[in-house]
Amino acid sequence: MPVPAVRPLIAGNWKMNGLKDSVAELDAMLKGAAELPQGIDLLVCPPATLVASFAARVAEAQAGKALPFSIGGQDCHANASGAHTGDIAAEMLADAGAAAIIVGHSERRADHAENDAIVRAKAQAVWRAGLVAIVCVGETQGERDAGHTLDVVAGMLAGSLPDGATAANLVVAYEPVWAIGTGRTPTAADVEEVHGFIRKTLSDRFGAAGETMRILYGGSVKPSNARELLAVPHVNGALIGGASLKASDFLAIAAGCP
Ligand SMILES: O=C(CO)COP(=O)(O)O
Repeated sequence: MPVPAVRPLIAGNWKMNGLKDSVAELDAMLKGAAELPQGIDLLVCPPATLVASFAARVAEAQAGKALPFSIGGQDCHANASGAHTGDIAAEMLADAGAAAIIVGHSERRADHAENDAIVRAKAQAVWRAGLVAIVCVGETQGERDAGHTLDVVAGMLAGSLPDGATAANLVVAYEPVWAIGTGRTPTAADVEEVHGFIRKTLSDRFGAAGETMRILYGGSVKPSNARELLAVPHVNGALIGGASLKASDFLAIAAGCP
């Protein structure tokens, strides 16, 4: 299948890290982003407490400039409002200035027992709020060792992606669970196999839209391996955890986009 040109997205998932003074890191990212080559979208997903202030800061930095930088959330509830103590609605994140929300991260699936049906409902909630859903899929070490990687990914895509996905409202992130926070990554050939498989699955299900939906790789992406991973066919960017907390690393990864 031909590999279409897709605008890369470099996304940072700050997880449960960041306080008010982390705005200094955001400012450094905004400054560095202005110097990156054109054509790369940047996204930072801080904890929910920082979404509104970060989004306001980004808007300030964008005044009069074309700076493709946005702020996102890390999770949302499927409902728009109601008696769900401690949860946050996609509409609330949209109201705070988020442009996208990550759903189905393996830490949510493991720590909060989120299954594919829940992830699918959350992705629909993200769309209801008018935002981009970044849906995460990926196998565990045991599943890879057993040779089940593609079956597991196929099952997660079938169960977690709602109908109606477009290249504008959906990003898929392939994050092998065993590569998250471990410093270990699949080989470029392994990444190519899974991303090629995800591309085919998306285009079989969503038609032409599936050919240009962004597929991000996530799991121990660092400045030292970014260039190689980002050059793999059907890798349209990265979802970065630890290395996205430091502006210099985040920007160096983005600079590795082909
Ligand atoms: O889980 C991740 C991003 O969502 C990846 O985390 P690390 O980059 O820290 O491995």
